[in-house]
Amino acid sequence: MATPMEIINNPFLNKGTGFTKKERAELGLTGLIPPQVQTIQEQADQAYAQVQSKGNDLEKRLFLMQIFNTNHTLFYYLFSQHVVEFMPIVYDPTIADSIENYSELFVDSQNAVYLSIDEQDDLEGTLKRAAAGRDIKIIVVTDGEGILGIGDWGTNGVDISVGKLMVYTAAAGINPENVLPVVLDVGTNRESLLQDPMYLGNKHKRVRGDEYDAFVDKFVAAALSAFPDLYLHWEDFGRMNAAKILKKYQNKITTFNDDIQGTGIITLAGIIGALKISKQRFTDQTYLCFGAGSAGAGITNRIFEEMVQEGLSEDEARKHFYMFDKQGLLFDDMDDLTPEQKPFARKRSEFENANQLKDLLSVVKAVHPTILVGTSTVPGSFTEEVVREMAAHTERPIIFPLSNPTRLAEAKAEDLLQWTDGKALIATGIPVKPIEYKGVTYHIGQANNALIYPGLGLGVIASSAKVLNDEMISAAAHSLGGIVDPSEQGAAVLPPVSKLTEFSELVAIATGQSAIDQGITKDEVGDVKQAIAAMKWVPEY
Ligand SMILES: NC(=O)c1ccc[n+]([C@@H]2O[C@H](COP(=O)([O-])OP(=O)(O)OC[C@H]3O[C@@H](n4cnc5c(N)ncnc54)[C@H](O)[C@@H]3O)[C@@H](O)[C@H]2O)c1
Ligand SMILES: O=C(O)C[C@H](O)C(=O)O
Ligand SMILES: [Mn+2]
Repeated sequence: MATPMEIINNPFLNKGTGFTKKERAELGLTGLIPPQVQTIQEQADQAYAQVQSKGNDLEKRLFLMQIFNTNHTLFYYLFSQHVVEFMPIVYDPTIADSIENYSELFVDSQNAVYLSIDEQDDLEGTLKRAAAGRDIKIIVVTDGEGILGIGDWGTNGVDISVGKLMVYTAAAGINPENVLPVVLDVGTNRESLLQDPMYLGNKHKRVRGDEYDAFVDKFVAAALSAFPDLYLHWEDFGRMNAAKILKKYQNKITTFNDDIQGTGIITLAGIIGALKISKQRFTDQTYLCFGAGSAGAGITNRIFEEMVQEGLSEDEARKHFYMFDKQGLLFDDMDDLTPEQKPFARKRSEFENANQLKDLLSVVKAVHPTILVGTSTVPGSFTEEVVREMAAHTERPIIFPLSNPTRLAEAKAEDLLQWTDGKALIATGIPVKPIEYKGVTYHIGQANNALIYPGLGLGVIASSAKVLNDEMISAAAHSLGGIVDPSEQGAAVLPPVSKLTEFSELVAIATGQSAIDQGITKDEVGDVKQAIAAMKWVPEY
């Protein structure tokens, strides 16, 4: 049995002033906490008042993390009571500030695991010691190279693993005891970190090539050996590794890349929602991907698969897609295309002015997209001219500036509405408050993978699916798109974050049911809803 001090110092066990007199007597805690016993609601009210007194979102986040570090139950109780208010503080965009200042702000490892490429003798032992006997069902792992749109932050990236897992619990009721955040520290190429005496990660350039691949392989083997029922979630790897790693493992183990697959699902759900509003057909759309990296290519591929499912042949479907990256419109004669870009690269012969298609405006003029999705990290790139040009050729342009955090978004929702006279159907990566425009209140959907991955993971785990495949992914996307009420003027294309727990459950049911229907579960699961309900963790004493 744990000693009194071990209990108080363990965030999984600690209740602070919430321990009853009886518990205090039984556990030897009498006198080790102030005499008054508080209910969890009283503790939450007190903590919420403290949060309100903080001057900015980063301060609020730091205070909330203090509660997380000491008492997980109270943290999740409080988070679940204020999901809409706390999501942007605990998670994106404020998490970007905490990552950029990780070393300066460091106080606690938050039960994360730091696996260094320079000390890889006992990866499995390290993972097991971190779990300390807990039954780990989900790992979120990053190597910190492609954090949101802010790039390479080395070991600081661990915060994204911690933050993504917090949302798993807040949205889908995953027991915090079942999760483990991991960072693979393979170095960093950010010179300012390498020069910073305070930087807490490995102070050398990123290890690349075979040595990197071998380290990742070793990690996967160690994680699966330590935790056989693991669902392995990859987050914010660089463009050169993300898709490669996913491809290697997706048919072998239960695994998921959030930037590629999660973003693909939420964006498809948003487009389905938008088309419900505009009453247009999916197969009539022309899609322009702006920023064809992990997320951009992942989304394009998902939308493409949907067109094929809607009845188009692959060749027909492909004609509906254009990709734009640093080089401009992507053509098949370019020698620096990624494997994910190649299938969507066009022929120069399709255009009279192919060599001029190097800026977004010229491309929009040439291809007349009906859907424009930004995952470029280039702020303000959806200019007034670009948007007006797009709107001149389509009645309800679907425009999703998805780059995070806030300062990197391709456009502001408010501007998009103005430039299109309220016609644009918009989703953004970060939360946006409702916008009044010409007497109508426009609700802006948040196309952030956080709206999908918690439910998806819950569905996979509850159904004991062996893999996460395309059918399950498609089922997840459709489960969300159906919730939108298109009749209301100014309706959002995606459901609001305030309903996060409800629709996470819908996503979980759709995902889990698909696995069961396909017969790809490890155990026999009769009723998916029951299996999901049985997994739900509720923050209470
Ligand atoms: N809303 C969401 O749920 C969500 C999910 C994943 C990623 N994102 C955002 O998408 C952005 C990209 O993330 P990623 O993981 O795909 O990164 P990535 O590095 O894999 O992709 C970025 C791509 O943009 C391209 N790019 C850079 N400059 C450009 C320019 N001037 N014009 C056109 N393309 C340019 C890059 O070459 C690269 O291919 C980030 O800001 C990230 O926050 C959002
Ligand atoms: O973390 C987010 O907010 C979404 C996404 O995974 C990203 O990398 O931007
Ligand atoms: Mn991400």
